[in-house]
Parts: sequence; structure tokens; C-alpha cells
Amino acid sequence: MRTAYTSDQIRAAELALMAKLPEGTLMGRAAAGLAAVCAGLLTGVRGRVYGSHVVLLVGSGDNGGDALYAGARLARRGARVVAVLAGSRVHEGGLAALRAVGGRATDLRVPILEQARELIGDADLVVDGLVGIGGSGALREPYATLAGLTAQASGLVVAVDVPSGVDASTGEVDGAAVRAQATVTFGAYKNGLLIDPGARFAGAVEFVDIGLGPYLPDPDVAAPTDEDVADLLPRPGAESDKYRRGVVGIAAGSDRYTGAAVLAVGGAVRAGAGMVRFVSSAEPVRLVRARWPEAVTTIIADPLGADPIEEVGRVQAWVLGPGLGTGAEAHAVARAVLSAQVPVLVDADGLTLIARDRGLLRRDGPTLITPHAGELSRLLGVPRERIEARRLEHVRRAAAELGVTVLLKGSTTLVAEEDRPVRVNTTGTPWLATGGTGDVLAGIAGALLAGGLSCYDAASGAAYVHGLAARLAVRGDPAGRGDPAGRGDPAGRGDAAGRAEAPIAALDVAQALPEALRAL
Ligand SMILES: NC(=O)C1=CN([C@@H]2O[C@H](COP(=O)(O)OP(=O)(O)OC[C@H]3O[C@@H](n4cnc5c(N)ncnc54)[C@H](O)[C@@H]3O)[C@@H](O)[C@H]2O)[C@@H](O)CC1
Ligand SMILES: Nc1ncnc2c1ncn2[C@@H]1O[C@H](COP(=O)(O)OP(=O)(O)O)[C@@H](O)[C@H]1O
Ligand SMILES: [K+]
Repeated sequence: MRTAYTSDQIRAAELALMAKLPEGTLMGRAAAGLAAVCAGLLTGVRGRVYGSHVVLLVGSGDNGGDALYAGARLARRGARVVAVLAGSRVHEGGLAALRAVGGRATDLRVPILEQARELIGDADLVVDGLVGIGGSGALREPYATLAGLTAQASGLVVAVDVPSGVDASTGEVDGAAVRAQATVTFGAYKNGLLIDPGARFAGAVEFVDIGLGPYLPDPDVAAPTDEDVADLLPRPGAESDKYRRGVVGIAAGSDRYTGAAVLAVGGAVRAGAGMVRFVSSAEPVRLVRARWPEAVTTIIADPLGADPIEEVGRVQAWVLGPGLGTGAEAHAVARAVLSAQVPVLVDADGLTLIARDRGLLRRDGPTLITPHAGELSRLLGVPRERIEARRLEHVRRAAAELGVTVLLKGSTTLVAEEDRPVRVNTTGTPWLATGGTGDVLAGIAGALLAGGLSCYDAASGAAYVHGLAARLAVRGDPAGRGDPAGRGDPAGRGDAAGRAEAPIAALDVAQALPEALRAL
């Protein structure tokens, strides 16, 4: 599990560690790691460090100190280093170290932005040491303008600890922020490096160990890795039969909306359900049978009758909602499904129904809801944009207010359950933003729930394999495992440099599931 923390958690751990070490040790470790990453990147681009132009954006805190000490190390290797002193104060030791090896600082008599504009435009490398975990609120001037100028840099931009302007604890970005190709982070991951919008600004995250590990508390956020997900996925034993592997019931689709049902069933079949029982009206049942003969189907005879799903037979978990409709008949089906004591996943139209009638959530079994920001907006009465800007806050709030496990979809998928670290998904691709992929996800998570996983594990496991399958499908490369671009960067979010990508349809994601599962 990759763990991540708030600024306060990191600061407390740093204080505890610092108390045991001579002054300056941690900053020394941080700067050495930062300089090594910068030197590696410069060598990659220019062939050497010697002679490269390096600009340090230096704020008044220790984040600026890291940049100055790292700059001194690069200057010692022959880089031409200039520090843009942006704060009212500067880390004196760092500045002295830089000057001692021939590094320069901006002339305090000339307006800082005038000097910075030219320096940033010409630099091979810009190091962002404006603010780190000490930052709070939107960047103030001149930091905000300097952060904006980095967008015009023709060279590399490397952020120190966290891109300035990104809230390290939440990933929120309120105003200007530095957009980095790489972020060198010290001691532990910060939440904001994994959660959008902040994560988008961080680029590839390079971790530098400064010895903080033993002093860190329980994490605030955790990102499962390949190994974690492989460990939690159910696998059939010698004694397994289809019932013991898990039967998932899917109540989805309507005569008007049929596709969602086919996709949700496909997700469940391909993710390894022992059996899928599909229940709906006649037309979706016909289409599901045609596409997935593995599913056992039931046509609901009397949706408004005493128990519309009476005929379905036993299931270990339900998926409720994709394409279900939101009328009286759908409501009656939802009520029947939610009155079962097994775990129920509620998605899509099912979420509209519970937004209108929260009483549906008063039930005995565990509940997992899988909204996108628009659906969560209706559930919480909060504008969609606000949810997208503050994902961590709202996914937690939904879990607390509704008393359920919440998987919030979108550019960063988060899973929250009260009193647990929020799980963040690091697989996936923006190509997933296409109609129907959410239905496939619901089917996958349903299969995992039926296989005995908790809502928390089923949700995070499903998001992970869904994202892996999407990456494989996008590349049209069934053996895409070896591609470092997709999986290799430390945050697991790399772009797909070097390998062509193509749009995918939702069914492609379901079809790629076996390969994704084999890759784990
Ligand atoms: N504490 C430690 O043990 C270590 C800290 N390190 C570095 O120290 C950093 C934290 O240093 P600090 O606590 O000095 O804090 P920062 O350097 O992150 O920022 C604090 C300074 O930025 C200003 N500031 C805050 N928000 C601002 C905003 N929105 N606009 C403009 N200015 C703003 C504050 O007034 C203050 O002067 C870490 O991110 C890391 O880079 C590393 O050297 C590793 C060891
Ligand atoms: N920008 C994005 N980057 C990565 N994944 C995304 C992005 N936008 C959407 N997704 C993913 O695509 C899927 C879309 O699901 P959903 O919004 O329910 O669509 P639908 O209802 O059409 O199936 C989710 O898994 C979501 O996390
Ligand atoms: K920074």
C-alpha cells in the first residue's frame, strides 16, 4: 500500500525525527535527494549537468532552503545557478551555501518578476521551492505570478516536495499553481500528490527517503498497489463451486435503457463472478441473454407487486441501478433489492432514487454507492464543481452523512468508509471518460462483493482492475505490462509516452479484464 499523509501529520513526524538528529540533517538529506533527481533529469535531456542553466524559485521557508542547498550541489557540478528570491526572508544557510560555490541570487533592487520572466524562459531547469507543506490558501504575490510563469518555461520544471499552489493535504488548487514534470517529495507521500486536481500538477513523483518512516502515524490516504490488489482478489480453490465463488444479482436496465445492463453484466462475468443472476424487464433480459449467455435471467413479472424480485433465487450481493429508470416501478425494485441483507452496490439511476428517498438506505446489510461528481452533487446538495475541486472532503462527508461506503468516480477515483484511510486509485486513463464504463465498474465491484470482499476492498479492487483493463484496451496491447509509461512512475499515474493510444468503448474494458487480472 502506498500511504499518504496530511501536512500536519508529516510535520509532526519530522519534528519527532529532527529531535534525534543534529540540526540540518533532514534538510541535507532532502537537498541531496532533490539534487540527484535534478541531475538525472538534466543528464537525460542535455547529456550532462555541467553548463546547464538552473533557476531556483525560492520562497521564505524551508522549502526554499531545500531548493538553495540542492542548487549549491548542482553548481558544484558546473551548473549555472540563479536563485530568484521571492520571499520577504530567505533561508540564510542555503543562500550562503549557494553563493559559496558561485551561485547567484537575483538583484533585490530590480523588480523580481522582471528578472524572473527572462530567467525562467531561458532555463534548462526551474526548481520550484516557493512553498511546500507550509503553504496555506491561494498563492500570494509574487508567488502566484511566478507559478504562472513556469507554464512558459521551455526547460524542465521540478517541484520541491509539492508543487507550490497545490494543497499538500487535500490536492485542492485554489488559484495559480506550478505545473511540474516531476515532484521530488521527502519522507512520505502527501495526499495532494495523489488526488486531483493537485496530482495533475505534480507530474511524476520521485520519493526521497529521509528516515521518517518510523515516526509516521496511520495514513490519511492509501493507494493500493498491484500486490495489494492481487492479494485481495478472490481465487477459486479446489473445492470451489459457482455458488461458493459468489452469485451476484444485477437489477439493471429498462425497456428504455438496455445498454447499461449489458455492460454491468459483462463487468461481473469477466471479473470472475461464480454466477450472475440478471433481473429486469423483457427487452434488457433479451439483450443480456444474447450477449452474455452465462447469465441466468429473470423477467420481472409484476414490478409493483409484493416482492418483484422473489423469483430470482439466492445471491450473495446485488448491483442495483444502471439503466434502471427512476419511475415508480424502478423505485419498487430498488426497495425490494435494498431490503435484502446482503451487500448492495447502488449506482446510476439507483443513486437518483436514493437521493429522492434517503429512507431506502436504512437497511441491514452493507451498502456501497458509486457516484460520479454529478450524482454525488444530488446526494449532498453541493455543486458538482465544488465536489471535483474538493474530492477528499466530499467523499468523506458522503460516507459519514449517508453511513455507507462511497466510491467517487472521475479523474481521481476515491473510496471512503468511516474511520478508514481514504483509498485512492492510481490506475485508469482519461480515455475512461466515455459512456458506459461506469456500468462495467459496477459489475466488477458486484462480482467482488459476491466473492466475499468488504465494500471497501471490493470498491478499491474493482477501481484498480477497471483502470488496468482500460489501459490495456487503450493501447490495444494485451501484453502491455512491460510499458513503463503506464505503470512505472512512482505515483502510478504516468502518461502513455511512447505508445500510441486509441479511444475505447465500455465493452472493450470488460473484454480486457481477463488480461488485466492475469497481469496482477
Ligand atoms: N521540517 C523538516 O524537517 C523538513 C522540511 N523540509 C522542507 O520544508 C518544507 C516546509 O517548510 P516550512 O515549514 O518552512 O514551510 P514552507 O517553506 O512550505 O512555506 C512557508 C512559507 O511560505 C509562506 N506561505 C505560506 N502559504 C503561502 C501562500 N499561499 N502564498 C505565499 N506564501 C505563503 C509562509 O509565510 C512561510 O514563509 C517542506 O515542504 C520541505 O520542502 C525538508 O527540508 C525536509 C525536512
Ligand atoms: N478524466 C477521467 N480520468 C480517468 N477516469 C475517468 C475520467 N472521467 C471518468 N473516468 C472514469 O470513467 C468511468 C465513468 O463512469 P460514469 O461516470 O459512471 O459513466 P457512465 O455512467 O457513462 O458509465 C468511471 O470509472 C470514472 O472513474
Ligand atoms: K514547492
